[in-house]
Amino acid sequence: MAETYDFLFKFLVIGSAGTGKSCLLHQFIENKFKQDSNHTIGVEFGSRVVNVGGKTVKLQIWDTAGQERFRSVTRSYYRGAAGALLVYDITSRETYNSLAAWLTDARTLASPNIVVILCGNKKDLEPEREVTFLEASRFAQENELMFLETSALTGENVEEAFLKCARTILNKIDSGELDPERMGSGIQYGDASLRQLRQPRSAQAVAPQPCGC
Ligand SMILES: Nc1nc2c(ncn2[C@@H]2O[C@H](COP(=O)(O)OP(=O)(O)OP(=O)(O)O)[C@@H](O)[C@H]2O)c(=O)[nH]1
Repeated sequence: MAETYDFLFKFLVIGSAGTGKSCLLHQFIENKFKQDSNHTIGVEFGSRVVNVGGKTVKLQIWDTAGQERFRSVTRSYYRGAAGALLVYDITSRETYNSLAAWLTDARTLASPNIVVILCGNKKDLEPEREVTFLEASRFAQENELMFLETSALTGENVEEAFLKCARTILNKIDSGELDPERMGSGIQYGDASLRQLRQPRSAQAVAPQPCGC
């Protein structure tokens, strides 16, 4: 059966190598932990249709390699993304320290309006934690990001991260802050909304008149 949806959003998953980006995507799409995850070569792709705030949204998700040697390839996929999961590993301060550079890339190469959610992944490894919840919350606040700690292993907050990002984009469309028709918005109308838009205005606005006979 053909998929119908109201909107399609282009999403990125970015952040340093080994933070769990591929595992987060896999958990979101397959609902299970990806065993033996290898470094991503370039870019991988996944998609899922979700229901958010009464709308059906297809998330088209690009999982980018975190390794420096792929940077020129991955950067070419940033253009026109509507949302991003910016991932660090709570057990690695090094990955946290690189966040500002990843964020600059997202805002300059994708769009200054890109909706970003910061994900502190590997929440299940509490004894090995190197980055506190509080300091990451402050970073998020200072940089106007949403923030969640996640675990691709247990699945905790994984769905929430993607849905929160999608919900914020929908709210910005509703408020007029984001225009899906702007080139490079990372948002497309799906068949469901196109069908509504294509209906003659009279058919949309005027309720059928009861028959007088
Ligand atoms: N304990 C724990 N391990 C995780 C979690 N997420 C990922 N891992 C492990 O971390 C390692 C790296 O995960 P990947 O998903 O391949 O990391 P990545 O960010 O996609 O790495 P690149 O593709 O190189 O950028 C793997 O050994 C995973 O098993 C998590 O939430 N908890």
